[in-house]
Amino acid sequence: MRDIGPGARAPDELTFSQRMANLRHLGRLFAQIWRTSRFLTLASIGLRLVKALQPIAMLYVGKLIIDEVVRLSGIASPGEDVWAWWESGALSTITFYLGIELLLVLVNDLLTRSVNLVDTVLGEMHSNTVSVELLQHAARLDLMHFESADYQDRLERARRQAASRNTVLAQIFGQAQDIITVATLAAGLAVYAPWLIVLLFVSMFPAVWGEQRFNLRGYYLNRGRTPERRQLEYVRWVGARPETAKEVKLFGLGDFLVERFRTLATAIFLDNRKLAIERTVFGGILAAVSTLTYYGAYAYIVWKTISGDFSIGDLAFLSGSFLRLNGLFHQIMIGFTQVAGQSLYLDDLFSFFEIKPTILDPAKPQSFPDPLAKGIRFEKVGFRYPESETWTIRDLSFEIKAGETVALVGENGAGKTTIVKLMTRLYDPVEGRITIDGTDIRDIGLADLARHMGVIFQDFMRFSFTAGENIGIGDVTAVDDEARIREAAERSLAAAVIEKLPGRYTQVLGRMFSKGRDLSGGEWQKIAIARAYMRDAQVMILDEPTAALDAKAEAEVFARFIGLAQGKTTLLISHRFSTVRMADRILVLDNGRIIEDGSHAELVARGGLYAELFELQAAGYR
Ligand SMILES: Nc1ncnc2c1ncn2[C@@H]1O[C@H](COP(=O)(O)OP(=O)(O)OP(=O)(O)O)[C@@H](O)[C@H]1O
Repeated sequence: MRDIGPGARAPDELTFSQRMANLRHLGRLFAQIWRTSRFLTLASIGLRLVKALQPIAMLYVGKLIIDEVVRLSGIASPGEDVWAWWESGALSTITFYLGIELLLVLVNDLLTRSVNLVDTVLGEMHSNTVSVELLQHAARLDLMHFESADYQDRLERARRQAASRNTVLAQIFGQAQDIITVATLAAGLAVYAPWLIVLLFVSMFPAVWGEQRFNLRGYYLNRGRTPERRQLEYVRWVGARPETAKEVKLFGLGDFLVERFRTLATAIFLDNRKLAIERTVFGGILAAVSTLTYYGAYAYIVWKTISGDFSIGDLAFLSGSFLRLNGLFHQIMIGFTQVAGQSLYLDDLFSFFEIKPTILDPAKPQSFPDPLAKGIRFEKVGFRYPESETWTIRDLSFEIKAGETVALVGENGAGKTTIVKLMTRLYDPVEGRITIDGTDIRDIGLADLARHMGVIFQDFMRFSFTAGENIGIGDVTAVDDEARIREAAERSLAAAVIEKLPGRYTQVLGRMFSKGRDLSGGEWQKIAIARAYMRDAQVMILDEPTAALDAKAEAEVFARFIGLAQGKTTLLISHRFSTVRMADRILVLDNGRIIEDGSHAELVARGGLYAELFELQAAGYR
């Protein structure tokens, strides 16, 4: 077997016990379906139970009919036409049998349709349940998980399974139904020729073995290709999004993207095609073995009928039973390997649920100090990203006093945003601690911490929701509170932007949906600032809050911000010195350490890195 990509184990490496262990997922799946709807689960099982008995009943009534026809063709004719036969009462038995058969056919049709209906409804409900549980679980995970490609792959695999695994249980129920049918047919067959059943069973093994091998290979092929599949999705996304269209067109990236898509898609296609061809060839050969067996047995039954041991009705019953058994045995064996194969996919789904968040609420959460008395301290904090070997920050100590506005400056990649992630517990420090009024932030409840911190990230989200919702979600409990939303919008100057929109606060923003209106970078930023104002947070953290604002808007937003920040503790990150200089105190970050600390005037006078950077920017304006 060829290399199927990183992270994929070859099928042979999976031990028998691991495969069996995967079957435990079936129990979890059943529990999930049971949670979805008890009534429909029971209905599906009950209907199938009744349906399982139908084949033997049909075959037996068929045998009775044939034997009766043979008997009737041997008696003296009571008259010329059908009425004479009817009058004589000779047809009463055959009519009765025909009536039963008709009833069986009608009931079977009704059962088939009902089972389909129940399974479809249950399957869809289950798919929704899984999707909801997946979303709920994803929401509990750490930022770390979302920033890791490996977890993204796992999420992607789980997502794919959530949409498609709902047929597994129907398949298992179908298996149970088939087994009951087989048992009844086999019992009938055993009366006539028990060794035929053994023969059938043995003839199935090659086909079952082949099927199970191909299922495993298919699974690993799929799994190993997850990164490529995600890349494929990404290229598809890049090629067809309004966000990307400008650069795709102007850089002439169309052919480049098409080529990349084609290369990825072809690699996946070639693997799949190879597997499909091998599966078809081997499957065909192995199935021919079972067919040969069937015809051998059929010839035997025919001979026994000719030699007078079996009646014509017996022949019909036995050949029918044998044919059904042959098909069903095959179906059950293949079904088992398929269910085992499906349980591999279930592993993708359930193993996602096993990923546990690491940023947790403390056992005994302390409340966020309200009002803040002393401030926030970083004490010898060291941090490196999970998949990184180098420390992003190390031995970092500084303080933001309560009520103070502190600006953090530093070159790209100095670690400014990382500090924000640590303050808000999106990550925990590897060394040292961060305290709020002396309490380690890990001892404060997560929701409480979040409630007291208003954060606007550099890459804040532009939600394709309404303008009102874009602001309101700053405090989801107040997403419908128009007065508060308007007030926050006034404060951030977003109100003037919204007034110009046709739908005002109910205007859908972004280009994702029809009638959506896109905003300029600066306008979006005002909306994001309003979102932060929705929280009556004690600590405001603004990562590049004015980067996209024009000079006039920046001055205006800032004047308001300083006014509103009275009594609040603020951390401000900016590359614009016109913004930075308004802060009470400025911290200069270099290589993960604070190298200068003081007011604008002090730092300029000191003539260090700050003075140098300030001079560089100021020179640009002269
Ligand atoms: N999720 C991550 N995993 C690994 N490394 C990361 C991750 N996020 C950031 N880094 C790295 O950490 C360092 C600090 O990044 P950070 O975003 O904190 O810088 P910054 O000072 O905010 O930069 P900028 O001024 O460009 O916004 C960078 O070298 C960056 O490559």
